[in-house]
Amino acid sequence: MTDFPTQLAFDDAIAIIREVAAKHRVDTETLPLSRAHGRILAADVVAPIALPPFDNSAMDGFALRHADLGEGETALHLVDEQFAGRARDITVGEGECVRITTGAPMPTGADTVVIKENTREDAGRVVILARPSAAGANLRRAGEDVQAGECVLQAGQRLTPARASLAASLGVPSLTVFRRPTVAVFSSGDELVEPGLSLAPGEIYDSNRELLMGLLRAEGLEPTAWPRLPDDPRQVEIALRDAGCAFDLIVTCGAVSAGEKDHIPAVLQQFGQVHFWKVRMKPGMPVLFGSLDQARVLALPGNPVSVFATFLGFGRTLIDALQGRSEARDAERAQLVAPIEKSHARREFQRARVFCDEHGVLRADPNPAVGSHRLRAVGESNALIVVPDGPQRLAAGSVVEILRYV
Ligand SMILES: Nc1nc2c(c(=O)[nH]1)N[C@H]1C(S)=C(S)[C@@H](COP(=O)(O)OP(=O)(O)OC[C@H]3O[C@@H](n4cnc5c(N)ncnc54)[C@H](O)[C@@H]3O)O[C@H]1N2
Ligand code: MOO
Repeated sequence: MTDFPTQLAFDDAIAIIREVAAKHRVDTETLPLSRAHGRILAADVVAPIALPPFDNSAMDGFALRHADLGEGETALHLVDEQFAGRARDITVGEGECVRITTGAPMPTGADTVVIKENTREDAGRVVILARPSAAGANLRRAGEDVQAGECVLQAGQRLTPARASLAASLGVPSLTVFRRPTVAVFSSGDELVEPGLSLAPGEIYDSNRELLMGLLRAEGLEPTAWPRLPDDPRQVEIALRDAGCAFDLIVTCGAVSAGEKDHIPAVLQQFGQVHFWKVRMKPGMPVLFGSLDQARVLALPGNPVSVFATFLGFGRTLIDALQGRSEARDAERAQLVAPIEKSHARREFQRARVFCDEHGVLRADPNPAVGSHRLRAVGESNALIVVPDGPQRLAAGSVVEILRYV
């Protein structure tokens, strides 16, 4: 008997991850805007000013009163100039115009800008060659984008460059965001050798470490790679417990299945907590989620493609939930180029190359490689197709969920 869920459905595992992570959300900090990129907002941002802050010109030209323009050409007196910068105290009266540049505040009295190309200058007068159809042409109104007091960014959203620039345009100098979870990465197994060293018979190079470090960095984290774990229960225990008191998240790979050398589940059961172990998915079935001291632990199976599927499937959700990201990532779907069939009940993750065809349709071409050790097919692909739970017969053209990776 176990006191944790096992052989559970993928969606149930996701629900547990969200629930546990919500109780262990990282704390918040206030950072200058320039250092907050990619972070998750911990507080709403309310506009302290309107955008644009004042009526201004959208083009280089002349500010004037639309009512002064006739059907054909109209000559106006050029009385002043207003460039982008501090607003001058200028009024445009009847029959007058003011030289203006893009972004410059509109002078009082003017309601229209005529672009420079539609004018001719002639000894202190400006001849307007074509009348804009209505007043308000080439004008950007105060507050047409954002009204002061409006909530423009919400807690739980990720600060993208576009959102950071919106905050900057409102004059917001710093933001309250969630701290980045700290992450320790372990690969495990006596067979693993650092690339660059020579292999003895039976040994292989450690590829999962690079995979995990890259995937975590792509999430904006700064993972710490710990020395590889040998297949020794005491050493596994010491290293994991050490990391457990210093990191928010531990990601391991290998030593989580049923073998004699798979010590990670025992360490978590004895010294921490197992939230679930073994999920009805393929690959990645032996995946374990637990807690150890102050850290959440995502123990991924050792097969490289299983690392991939479990990280994309669970790792991203866990990282999002730990740092308070409530805005869902965009779900992506594509049409299958070739049919997919499976008879087993587990959710399956298949490597695929996703591309946009000449009709603008996103399509997923499944990679025929079978086996969760075949990393080359991951490199040839750019997404995992999510084949739903239960036996499936998906014809070419069926729409499937995809998880894209960089
Ligand atoms: N009797 C059973 N055997 C296995 C089961 C099972 O349920 N019962 N599950 C299979 C599945 S599915 C997987 S996935 C693997 C997962 O096993 P572990 O997580 O314990 O991983 P290891 O045994 O340590 O390694 C599996 C495989 O991956 C290679 N590996 C491990 N780490 C790395 C690394 N850092 N870089 C490259 N390759 C790595 C390792 O050499 C093994 O070949 O268990 C099945 N067996
Ligand atoms: O499910 Mo394991 O993850 O096939 O290799």
